[in-house]
Amino acid sequence: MVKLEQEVERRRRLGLESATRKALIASSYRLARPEVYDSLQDAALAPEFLAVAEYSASPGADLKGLLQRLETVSEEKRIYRVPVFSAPFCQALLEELEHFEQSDMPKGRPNTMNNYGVLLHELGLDEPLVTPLRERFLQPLMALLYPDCGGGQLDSHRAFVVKYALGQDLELGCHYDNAELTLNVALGKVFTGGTLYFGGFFQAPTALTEPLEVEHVVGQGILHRGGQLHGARPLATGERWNLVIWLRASSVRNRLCPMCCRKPDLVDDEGFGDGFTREEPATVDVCALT
Ligand SMILES: O=C(O)CCC(=O)C(=O)O
Ligand SMILES: [Fe+2]
Repeated sequence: MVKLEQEVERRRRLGLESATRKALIASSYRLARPEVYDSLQDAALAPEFLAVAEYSASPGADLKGLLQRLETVSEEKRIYRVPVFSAPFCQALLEELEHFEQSDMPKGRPNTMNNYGVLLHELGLDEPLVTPLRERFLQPLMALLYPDCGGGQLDSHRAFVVKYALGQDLELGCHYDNAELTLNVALGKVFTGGTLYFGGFFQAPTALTEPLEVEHVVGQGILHRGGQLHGARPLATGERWNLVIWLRASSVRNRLCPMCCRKPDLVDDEGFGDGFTREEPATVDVCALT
């Protein structure tokens, strides 16, 4: 019980520290590419992504029609690929992130596994970029692809950029995400290695079978269920920056926490917290283990 209280306290502190960094960045960070902070424009997105989102939101759209417009990486693992950002936007975002990384601003770590990278909400990029991307584009798409995992009930996210470079983080161990669904977009730069690998669904008996290797393509995103076991092979050369958006549906996670597989006992937190809510949105079934 003492341990649990300590962990609750640690998390509460993390939330406050993050809010403090965000406030400091908002008041004193000088932007390199201010256009990245403009509210999300269609021109920032790849035409294929716009087409897929438009189709998904149209009346009568169905999974079959959607799959004709997306690349299926693995039908069995339900992993898909789609170009997400236009090349100029990708470049501008990368420049902004690199400029921030080189600044003396305080930086939170993206998650418990990566030591290098940036939390997008601390940079003030949730409101103009990530929230509209989730609400306007990812939600209709995910509703068709993963209706059983809360794809149609996404209501928060945790977005961060992971950076791999020689002398810094090189690889990422096998894990599942604290998310119902994940979008992972390769932003650049030039690199070899770093391939993603995907095993089975966590806790499923087949979880440790031969993994599927998935190459990064700059500008393109990989869509997968958060519970699909995955990791990243070691970087061989260059620098790799990927935008990872952990998409959350409180209607799913309020019933069963994806990390501990128990009904969550909630405490207050800052911002989106860990994506749980106290008020129940419309209900859906939890993601079935496959
Ligand atoms: O290195 C990558 O691109 C994968 C990152 C990832 O899986 C994560 O941060 O959850
Ligand atoms: Fe992950």
